[in-house]
Amino acid sequence: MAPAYDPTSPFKGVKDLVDHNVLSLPSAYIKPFEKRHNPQEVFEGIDLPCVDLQSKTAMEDIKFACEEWGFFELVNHGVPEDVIEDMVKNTHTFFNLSTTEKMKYFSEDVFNPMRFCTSLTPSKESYLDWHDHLQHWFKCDNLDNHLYPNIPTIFREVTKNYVKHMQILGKKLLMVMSKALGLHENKLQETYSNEEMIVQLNYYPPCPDPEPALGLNPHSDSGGITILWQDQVGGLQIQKEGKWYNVKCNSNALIVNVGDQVQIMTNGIFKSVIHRAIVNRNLYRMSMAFFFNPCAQATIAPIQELLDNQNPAQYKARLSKETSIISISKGKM
Ligand SMILES: O=C(O)CCC(=O)C(=O)O
Ligand SMILES: [Fe+2]
Repeated sequence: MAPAYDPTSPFKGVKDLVDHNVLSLPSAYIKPFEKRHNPQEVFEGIDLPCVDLQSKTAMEDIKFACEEWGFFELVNHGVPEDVIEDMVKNTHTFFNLSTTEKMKYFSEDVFNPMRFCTSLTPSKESYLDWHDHLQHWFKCDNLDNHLYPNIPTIFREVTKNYVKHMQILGKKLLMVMSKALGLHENKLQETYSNEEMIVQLNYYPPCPDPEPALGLNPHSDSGGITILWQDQVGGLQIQKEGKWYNVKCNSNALIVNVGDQVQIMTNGIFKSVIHRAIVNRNLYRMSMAFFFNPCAQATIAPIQELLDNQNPAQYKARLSKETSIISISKGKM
């Protein structure tokens, strides 16, 4: 007889719990009161600033959004619909593989080039997040030599194609952001000194008791910029002036947000904002985050041209690899 299913074993992921019809929330996912989200304190559907990348006002719109919100919706972004659709389809196929197949890629090392995991590093966390993810970490141009799951077989080609388009978009956004700051269009990208790209595919299965759980703890993204695709289920919330807001879903848009390192480079002009993901009782939710980050050896410091007597440096210089797992939200800058 197969051993009884142990719902407290966190390593196989949330999808595995759901597949085993776990009907109540295992204690590892019950957040302490102070960490829970309180639906009464969340403001309904906020309209993020929307930037049309093809419009004449794109630069001013991005400047406003990055200064005031740290987040914006991006339409006319140039990433073809079928490239995104293929990525979404194959990501679903991956998360619906058997647990045994997915566990071949299990790793708790966040720097692993490819890893399947649940929460972040489950063996080290007191309270787990209700999500599984597949993460690819690409150093500059290693798309071909990178590891990809064997199933679905086209995952490699689909992911490479997705990353190539997102990389073009990431570079374009850095150019517009540089110009918006009054800098040379290559300034932010030069400061990156070659990019690293992380594709984090997040899968949030339905949760038997969503209120004491969270899909993703409050955090700011530690890197440069993030470009997020999300499905239409909803669950992303951002904090603005101390209040939490649900982010509305727009099927035509990608969501872009400023990470901690661009906040540092811009000496705090562009804001890296705290956000989180909640889960729901009935629906599977998926999001795909593309982190466009400076390379590990890059020195992250406020850009000199942005400093003067009235605007002294707010942050000290540090290596990218030293900051990549410490976020501003944790107050360690
Ligand atoms: O799933 C989401 O909406 C948010 C994802 C996110 O914030 C992240 O992966 O850093
Ligand atoms: Fe995030």
